[in-house]
Amino acid sequence: MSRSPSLPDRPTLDVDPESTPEEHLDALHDHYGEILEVHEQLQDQLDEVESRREELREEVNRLQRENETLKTASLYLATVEDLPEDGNAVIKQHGNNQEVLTELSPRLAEKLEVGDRVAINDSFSVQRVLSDETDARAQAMEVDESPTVEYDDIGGLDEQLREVREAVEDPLVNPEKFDAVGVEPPSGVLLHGPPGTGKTMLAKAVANQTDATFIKMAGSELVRKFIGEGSRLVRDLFELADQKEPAIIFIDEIDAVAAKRTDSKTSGDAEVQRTMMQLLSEMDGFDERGDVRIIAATNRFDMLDSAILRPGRFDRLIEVPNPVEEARERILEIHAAEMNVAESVDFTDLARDTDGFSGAQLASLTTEAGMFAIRDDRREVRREDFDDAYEKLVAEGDDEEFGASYPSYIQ
Ligand SMILES: Nc1ncnc2c1ncn2[C@@H]1O[C@H](COP(=O)(O)OP(=O)(O)OP(=O)(O)O)[C@@H](O)[C@H]1O
Repeated sequence: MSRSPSLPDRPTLDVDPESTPEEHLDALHDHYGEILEVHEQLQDQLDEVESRREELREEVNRLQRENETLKTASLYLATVEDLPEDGNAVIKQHGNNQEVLTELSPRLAEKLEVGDRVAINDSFSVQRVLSDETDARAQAMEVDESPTVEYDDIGGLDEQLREVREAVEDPLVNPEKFDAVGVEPPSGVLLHGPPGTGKTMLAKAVANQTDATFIKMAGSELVRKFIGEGSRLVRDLFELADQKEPAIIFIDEIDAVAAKRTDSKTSGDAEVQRTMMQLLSEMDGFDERGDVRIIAATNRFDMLDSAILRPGRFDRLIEVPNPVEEARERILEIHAAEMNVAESVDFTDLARDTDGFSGAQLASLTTEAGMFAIRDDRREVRREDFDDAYEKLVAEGDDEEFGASYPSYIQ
């Protein structure tokens, strides 16, 4: 830092009262010269101060920009593992599990506790403490204390329902049956089949029937939204189920975390691997769990790592296919049950004409038909509404929502 320059001495005018007018003029002349000199010195100092001010202004701008960048820069997530001594913390970075001893600012040192989730920068310095982990939990998991889906709401999956009840409901409701015979109930049930065929419904209905809490976690979200937190969230998922027992854990799109291993060593893959290892280890410790059952679902059975299918893990595989004609009729009836459908609408006919539709697509067809009747200011839904709905859905068939396009029955 440069100090402010000292001011030059102020020139004084010394005139001898006895001096002649010429001498007086000379003195005034000299004085004027001295004043000019001081003026120049002051001007130089002023220039110097101006340029210093300019430098400082630039410095302030630079710091402001840096501050902005710091505020908006991406930070990594970590957990406080230990607080060994005043002002220091051992933190473990999520994703690569690297442990680092880092110095804390006095403000953070006061409030940080072991187990806190924190955001750290490139130099591992803790930038802020994140709100309670339950936030991530709440976002990553859907908890439904009392789901309302009933077995009767599910159309055409009688055999699948029987198997799910045997593998999930019986061990929860009649554990003594298994004890008496001396067999372990199946550990995990894996439902596999195309999208929208009722896999989630099956899991919710069995939770409803057994008065269990339904806890859903989507594998795709674990890898997309909660990067670096996957394995921790899987641990949390099982912990939460323990607290809420009886509980049914439903892992949707399990293929996202349990796909066949690839040779690639990218960190994303490593992270997914860790999440899967955590899931496997939770399942292996499953025997000691009380009333917690686990159901997973996938549309990509072919992609699953065989490790996940070993005995003691997902060892009950249940295929949930697209509904056959009879099932389609039942599903249409279920979804139209509350609707005012004209007598002329023949669901057997409609079921025949909707070959290849999933349960979810049939549900949309019914709702859309109802919308067409409303638009036409009618109180009853007619066959033509179903046809219009069909055409609309086929037109939207390329939409992501439905994935595959609708099969065509209107020529
Ligand atoms: N068998 C069915 N009986 C009645 N309704 C069904 C059936 N299958 C699907 N549906 C309807 O489709 C909706 C979506 O079904 P669900 O979420 O259970 O499918 P999913 O197989 O889990 O799909 P995804 O694989 O896309 O998660 C349900 O809420 C229901 O309205």
